[in-house]
Amino acid sequence: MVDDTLLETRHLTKEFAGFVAVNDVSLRVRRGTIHALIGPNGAGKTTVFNLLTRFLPATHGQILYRGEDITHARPAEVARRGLVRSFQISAVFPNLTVLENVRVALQRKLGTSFHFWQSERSLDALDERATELLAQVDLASHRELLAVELPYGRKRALELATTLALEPELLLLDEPTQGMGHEDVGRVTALIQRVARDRTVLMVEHNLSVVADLSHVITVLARGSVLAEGPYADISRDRQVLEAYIGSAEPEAAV
Ligand SMILES: Nc1ncnc2c1ncn2[C@@H]1O[C@H](COP(=O)(O)OP(=O)(O)OP(=O)(O)O)[C@@H](O)[C@H]1O
Repeated sequence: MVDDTLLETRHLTKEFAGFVAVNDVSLRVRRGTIHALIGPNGAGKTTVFNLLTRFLPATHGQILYRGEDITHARPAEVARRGLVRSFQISAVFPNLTVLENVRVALQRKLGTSFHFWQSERSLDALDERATELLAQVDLASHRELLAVELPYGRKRALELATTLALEPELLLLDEPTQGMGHEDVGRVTALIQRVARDRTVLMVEHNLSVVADLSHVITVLARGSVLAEGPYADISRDRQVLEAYIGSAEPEAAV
């Protein structure tokens, strides 16, 4: 049987001075899926992301990416292997244009040792790829605007384009619709669906209707531990999940 697990954690645990923020979390993210990590405030979602990107060292447990142990890898090494968190490396420069921002991200991916952009032809290739990426996130018509001039939702789309420039195989999205109005939420949801066609996505998201629309699998964390896992239809009826969210079992009110 083909093993389609792209990312796996085994008994992943993180303690902060004796406080267990992530407790024995074993996850499997399958290739080609959109996998959501949800849970009430303080459940440990951000800490799990920080462990996966190696921003924080794990106290116990293991992280395997494509079957290889990355528990002790450096953050840059993890990103280089294709596990990239949006907004991690990809800062948006406010006074560069939209196009320039994507070009900078592409140049960074190529590295400074490789004198790629010194030739005209290479620069053209870079522009071509930047144009493709902008089209993917619906920013083609905004390419000459300064990043600072973009409305909030569009700025997040630009951040996504600069992340895609790094060619992630597994894209970690940290609350992609946070702080957005209804219209932007719809646009970003569609965008995630599009970029996930040829990638795997693991996302932390508070907006449960976005989670319902996008996710193949949902893992619910509560107080650092996995409480439930499955498709939305199952999760939204799970009594323990409902209780963790609102302390009662009223499905409509919670999920
Ligand atoms: N550096 C740290 N030192 C001590 N405690 C921490 C640290 N980082 C996180 N915690 C604690 O770990 C727990 C989990 O936090 P985390 O931010 O991972 O939760 P979360 O699920 O992402 O929450 P939210 O949805 O509010 O962002 C919280 O109780 C938090 O206070």
